[in-house]
Amino acid sequence: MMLESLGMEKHYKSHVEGTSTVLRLMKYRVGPAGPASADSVQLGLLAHTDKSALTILCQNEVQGLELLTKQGTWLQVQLPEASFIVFVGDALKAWSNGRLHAATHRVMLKGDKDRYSCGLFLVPKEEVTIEVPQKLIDKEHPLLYRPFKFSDYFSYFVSNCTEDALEIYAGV
Ligand SMILES: O=C(O)CCC(=O)C(=O)O
Ligand SMILES: [Fe+2]
Repeated sequence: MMLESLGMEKHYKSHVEGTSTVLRLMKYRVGPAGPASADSVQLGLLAHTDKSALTILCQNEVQGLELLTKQGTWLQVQLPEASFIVFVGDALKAWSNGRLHAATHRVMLKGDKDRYSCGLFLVPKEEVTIEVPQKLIDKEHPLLYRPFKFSDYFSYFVSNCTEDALEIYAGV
């Protein structure tokens, strides 16, 4: 309903046609000596936002995903078995003029079991330009991101690896 009133249906085709899907399986291995102690915690994956448009993630029974709240504290996510978690990535955050939040997340490992996760990353194709639709810009929501080619942004991120890459690269 909301999407219709914003005229979003006309963007459906370009989003679908302009997106590639990447499936990635990940294994987080506890070191051969096992955890230093029963409650020691080890970094599995550095804090980041996904660069994709959307990510759909699932995992085995080993928890470890953490989300950075807007207050700056880390929240441990307990994913029920056979569930999925969806992340908005930088590309969709920019396209939505910041209305959708790309949550910073990381993986912390505890215990002695390997953790497996599987992510489906919906990534804008190389040539796609991310541009905020006029309908998402108004007085209360001034333009936050200039139009940019996704592949250029991705290259910028790879060479600079900074946390606030999107704001620095495309913020107005
Ligand atoms: O393994 C996980 O649960 C998270 C993986 C992740 O955040 C990523 O690959 O971008
Ligand atoms: Fe991620």
